Amino acid sequence: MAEGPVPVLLVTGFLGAGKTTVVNHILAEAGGRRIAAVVNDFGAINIDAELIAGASDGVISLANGCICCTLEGDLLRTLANILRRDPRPEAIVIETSGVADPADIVRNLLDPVILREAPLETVLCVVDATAPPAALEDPLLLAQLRMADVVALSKTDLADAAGQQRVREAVARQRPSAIVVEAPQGQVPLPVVLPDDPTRPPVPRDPGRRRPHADRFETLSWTADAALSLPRLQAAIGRLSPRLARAKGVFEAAGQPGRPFLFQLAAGRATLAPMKPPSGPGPAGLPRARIVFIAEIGRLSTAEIGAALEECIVPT
Ligand SMILES: Nc1nc2c(ncn2[C@@H]2O[C@H](COP(=O)(O)OP(=O)(O)OP(=O)(O)O)[C@@H](O)[C@H]2O)c(=O)[nH]1
Repeated sequence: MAEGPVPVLLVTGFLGAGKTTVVNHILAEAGGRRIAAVVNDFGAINIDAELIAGASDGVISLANGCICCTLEGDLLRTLANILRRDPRPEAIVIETSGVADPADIVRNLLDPVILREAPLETVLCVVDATAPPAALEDPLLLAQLRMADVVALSKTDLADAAGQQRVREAVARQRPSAIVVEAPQGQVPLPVVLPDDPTRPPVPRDPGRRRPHADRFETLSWTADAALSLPRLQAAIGRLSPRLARAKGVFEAAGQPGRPFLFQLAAGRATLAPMKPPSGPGPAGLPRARIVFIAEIGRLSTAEIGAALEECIVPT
């Protein structure tokens, strides 16, 4: 069978911007195209891989590190393995962690062998349309925007017109060449991010000089093989949230066995919802509660998180 190049879509964006939601939309709308997804969660537990459903060609999870620095070798090995699959996928989507500087990943993807076999087609940056002015100046977001070919404005359903305009102006200042699309609930137009012609020569790119990856965030994971009290968990998260950059987790609520809840904290907004049942077999052997917290280094300790969450356990 013909072994043509497999275009790569790199999805970047700040912590909680809506990257997983966009990737889920792309996979759901793939219309029979074989799309392999590589998902990188900074935390030790890869919640994103659990949330990505409907991938026609499997989801590969790279957790406990960031593919722009500690896991860069793992990314290249993963891509090589994907390219050896028979049949080959028709596209590869890589979701970076929210702490990643995509310049480093782009630099790795420009390796001549990878570029020939899996050319980087599009860098998509997901930007929260409700981001306040200070968040639009964040150096990490600016680094992510600097690499973007396409910017997807997420959460436009929550943003007022003035706020959305402010975000558009910030994007235009940092990356005037980027195509900007609205993507409420992840609905990015597929032809913009995954064009139909994989034989197109890749866009020439300059990731710039290598910048040291400043360690700014740390991740703390908490698990328990027990059900949690919903009101106590909400109270605990309320107390921790001013010091959190992001949190997400899956847990079983007391009195509601076999019906996992998904908890999300992004941009200071917390949501709690019953999880969609997995389309295939669910994750086996995982603790019933698994929550990942991301905070700026030194703002929260494992002991503080442990103490807050142990209180939420409902003894059986
Ligand atoms: N209302 C609304 N919520 C959204 C939208 N896009 C994402 N969300 C919510 O925002 C939260 C974060 O979304 P994710 O897709 O997990 O964000 P992410 O960028 O993958 O997060 P990290 O990988 O942890 O950095 C979740 O609660 C989503 O349901 C949107 O367009 N509208």
